[in-house]
Amino acid sequence: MKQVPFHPEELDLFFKQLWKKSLNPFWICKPIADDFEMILANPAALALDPRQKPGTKFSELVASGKYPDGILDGYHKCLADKMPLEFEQTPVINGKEYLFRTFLVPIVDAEDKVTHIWGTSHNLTDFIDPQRELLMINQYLDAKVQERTAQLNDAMRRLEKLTITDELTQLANRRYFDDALKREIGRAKRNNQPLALIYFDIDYFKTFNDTYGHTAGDKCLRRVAQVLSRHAQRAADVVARYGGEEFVMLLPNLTCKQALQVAERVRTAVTDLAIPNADTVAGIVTISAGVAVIKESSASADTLLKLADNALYQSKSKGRNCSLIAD
Ligand SMILES: Nc1nc2c(ncn2[C@@H]2O[C@H](COP(=O)(O)OP(=O)(O)OP(=O)(O)O)[C@@H](O)[C@H]2O)c(=O)[nH]1
Repeated sequence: MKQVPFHPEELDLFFKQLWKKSLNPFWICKPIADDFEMILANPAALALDPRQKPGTKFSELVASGKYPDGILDGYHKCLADKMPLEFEQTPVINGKEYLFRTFLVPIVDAEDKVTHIWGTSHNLTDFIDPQRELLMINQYLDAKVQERTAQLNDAMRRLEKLTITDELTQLANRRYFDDALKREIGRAKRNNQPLALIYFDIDYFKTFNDTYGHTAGDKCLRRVAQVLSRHAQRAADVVARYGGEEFVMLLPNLTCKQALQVAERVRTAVTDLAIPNADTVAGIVTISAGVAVIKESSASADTLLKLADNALYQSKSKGRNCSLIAD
């Protein structure tokens, strides 16, 4: 279908009305040196920002701090490429941040020179508010999930600790020790290194309980446990409450002689506590120890425990308050 040409007067009428009545801002500017100068802005543009009046330099608009620095880049690109261009900009007008999708069209003269740039914008601000709200809700939910995950991890860590900790002494419990023993035996064999185990047992603890009561007995167990903890300082050392008044210490890569020295240091430190145990030979709380060290590659956890237990039995038989190595 052939297009009916407009009369120039009609065209003038159309454009004048479009210019005047459009709700979209329109403006025409021209390049001046490194800047752009506003030639004309329609009522919608002026209603949005009255500073866009004719004669205003774009650098002045940017200098007001209300327009993003990059806004001029779009105009320079349009000028250089002589091609229509669209980009988004977020000016702050009267304290409110807007989002505009801006379209620029270069007006080129007969000598292929850009004389003017025609611009228009679509105001997309109404779309970003719900988006922002959604983003804030998302951020809030993310933070909540992170907080709950941290709480859950914390609870799991506490639960995990509870399952491997002796409640009275806060040392590792037998369950943890049994696992550690298996693990360390495997490591000692693989690395061809010694692994020492010391079995400790408080002497005449029944007498202590009978004399001072169960609560004092608990307190005594806690104090002895602290002494043991202090003497198992390397990261791989494990000290555990093995049962009632029995404790074990696992010392990777320690020779028999070195382990005996540790046992003796613990024994002496317990006597240094000088906790009275009146109805006994020593008159104070003492401890006996049995030391065993893994030697052959065939040695198992049971063998090591049995050896240390035998050595402890010998310490008890020899009168207690001493440390002996398993034969
Ligand atoms: N207070 C208290 N006593 C405990 C606990 N667990 C075990 N005992 C007591 O530890 C005592 C162990 O007594 P025995 O096995 O006869 O050993 P002992 O009196 O230390 O004698 P020897 O080991 O031969 O020197 C018992 O009286 C138990 O009741 C505890 O958690 N708290």
